[in-house]
Amino acid sequence: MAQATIGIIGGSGLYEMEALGDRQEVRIDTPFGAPSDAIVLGTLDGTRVAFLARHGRDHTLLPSELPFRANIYAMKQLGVKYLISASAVGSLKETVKPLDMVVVDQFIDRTRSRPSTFFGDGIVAHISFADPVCTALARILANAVESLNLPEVELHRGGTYVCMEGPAFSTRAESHLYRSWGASVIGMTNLPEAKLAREAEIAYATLALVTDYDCWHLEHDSVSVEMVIANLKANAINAQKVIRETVRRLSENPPESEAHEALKYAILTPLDRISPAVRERLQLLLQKYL
Ligand SMILES: CSC[C@H]1O[C@H](OP(=O)(O)O)[C@H](O)[C@@H]1O
Ligand SMILES: Nc1ncnc2[nH]cnc12
Repeated sequence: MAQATIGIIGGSGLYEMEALGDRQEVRIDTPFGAPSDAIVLGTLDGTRVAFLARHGRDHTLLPSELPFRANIYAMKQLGVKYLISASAVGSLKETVKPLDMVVVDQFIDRTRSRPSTFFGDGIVAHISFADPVCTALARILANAVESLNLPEVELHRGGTYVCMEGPAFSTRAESHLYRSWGASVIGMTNLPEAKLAREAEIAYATLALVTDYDCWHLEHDSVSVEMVIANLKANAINAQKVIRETVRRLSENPPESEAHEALKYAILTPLDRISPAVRERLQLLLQKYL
């Protein structure tokens, strides 16, 4: 199978990477089903990357319908070690304005019933998730943003992303509650992805692209798709520049990441007690430890 060390998951508004050369589309099957869409393998300034449109290229999948496990497993099958997520978010802070970028470092889970582990069915593992984002990758991402000096874009290093279920946006009371928790931004997708990436020992970081002030701000209209779309285009152009620069920096100096050893002490079930079916399903994740 074709390989790429760097993966990119594009969210709302980022359905492709225009600068990708030598493109090859691969439809991958995984033990967890098919990913959101074909994965596009291509070259960004000489580096092979794998790009996936999170909601499908025609935006046909709700956040709750996303095949998170298949998406991450497919990236693992392609050999991805660093995964950059680009995501549209609402702002929960006055200082975080539409078009700003937040390289988040924490998540709060407000999702319900989304499959967010590869384990179970006779194998128990508990990964450490206190620091859910790879610090080294996040630093490279933030440095890339800073180096580009994008007009009208302020960078926020760190911040908490509330991951809600959706698809409806929050009520005003919920929005105020999340603000009282000190969170910076809100979206519907990144937390299950970050957890599964950690279980798959893939370094993960999020570039959160602000589209709106959710519904708490007295001087701004409450979020609507119309409002989000108005900022998605500018965000998508900026995100592609940032990703390109991040990939350049990553390929020059791939960092060590604790994520790459996340399963070392996480598996509680004696390996010889794991059923052949589970071994086969999780072969890619377990092979280092078997
Ligand atoms: C289009 S507004 C709501 C939608 O946008 C974000 O998607 P993504 O994280 O994939 O960029 C948000 O999480 C919602 O899914
Ligand atoms: N206000 C918001 N709430 C949830 N997800 C979003 N994505 C973009 N803006 C959002």
